[in-house]
Amino acid sequence: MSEAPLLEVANLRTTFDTPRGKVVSVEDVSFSVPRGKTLGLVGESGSGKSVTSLSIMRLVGRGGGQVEAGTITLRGNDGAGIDVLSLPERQMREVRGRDMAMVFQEPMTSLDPVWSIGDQIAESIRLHHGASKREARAQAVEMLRLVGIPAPERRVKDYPHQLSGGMRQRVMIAIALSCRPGLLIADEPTTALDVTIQAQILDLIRRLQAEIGMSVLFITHNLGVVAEIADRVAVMYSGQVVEEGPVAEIFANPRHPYTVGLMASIPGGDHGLKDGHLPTIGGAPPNPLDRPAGCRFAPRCTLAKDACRAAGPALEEVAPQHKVRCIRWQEVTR
Ligand SMILES: Nc1ncnc2c1ncn2[C@@H]1O[C@H](COP(=O)(O)OP(=O)(O)OP(=O)(O)O)[C@@H](O)[C@H]1O
Repeated sequence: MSEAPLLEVANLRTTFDTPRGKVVSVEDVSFSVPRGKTLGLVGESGSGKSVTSLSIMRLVGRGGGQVEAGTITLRGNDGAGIDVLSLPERQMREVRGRDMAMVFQEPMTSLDPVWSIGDQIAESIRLHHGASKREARAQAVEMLRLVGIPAPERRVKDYPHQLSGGMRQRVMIAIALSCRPGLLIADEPTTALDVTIQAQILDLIRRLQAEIGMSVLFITHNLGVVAEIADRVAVMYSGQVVEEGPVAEIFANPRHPYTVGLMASIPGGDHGLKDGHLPTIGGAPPNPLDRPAGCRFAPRCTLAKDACRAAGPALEEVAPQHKVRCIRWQEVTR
């Protein structure tokens, strides 16, 4: 029996009004995250990964953006479907933290420098559970223990600047998980960390996922990380999902030329992409204010022909649960 996914995003369109015109950052984006599983959202810098995750959290408005179309359905902790985009803001504030929570790339900018880390975790617990100060403090120590911070009874009094980058990211994860959300959105949570610490944070997320049973939306430049951590993958290019499916299937049978290019960039380097850009395919993604009429990848694609430039391809199912936005997918091989 197939269970409803924990998160379902369908035909999402998010735009920003800028002095130079309307930027369509995310267009017709669809994917789902199964319960207890991880979806890796991967793509070059500017492909729309962060805007997608901020749309799910209903936080794009703060940056001047708006979700113009689509649906986002989240299964709450009680199993009921939450229509995220139509929720009043007051209820949305409860959903954030309780049902879904986000960890950002740079923990230092998200942590408050003048509060101890214990107070910051406790505050999040109190906000959502109405726990007493004492209970919240005790739970904060437990959360620090859970995310592998040594001597948590002592560290709970530390301020963010007293911790290393890796430890701060653990604190961010502790805050995000303090209310046991069903969905954790992790936006490049390891990019700013050195390789050893990156591996530890990935291990931590995996372990917590197994313990808590949460679903994870993991955003990264790095397809190598996706291979390690994700069950499903959605590849984004220029604001669209160009390929989506189970990780094993997509690694064995990539059907979009861009995915093949991403894969070619994995070996050797620890990041795959240099500065978030793809070294193995010439050129750069189109300017979002001036995209090509047909397939957005056509200008960089060795397989492109006239039909590719004439009309933008639809996302089509090419194998069970495997979707591709390319009219020449049958000719694509690794
Ligand atoms: N506040 C904003 N105003 C205008 N345009 C924006 C804004 N935020 C994002 N965009 C545009 O939306 C597009 C997608 O950006 P987004 O940050 O989602 O990419 P990304 O894939 O997450 O990149 P990175 O990996 O560098 O974080 C980009 O073209 C970006 O310029």
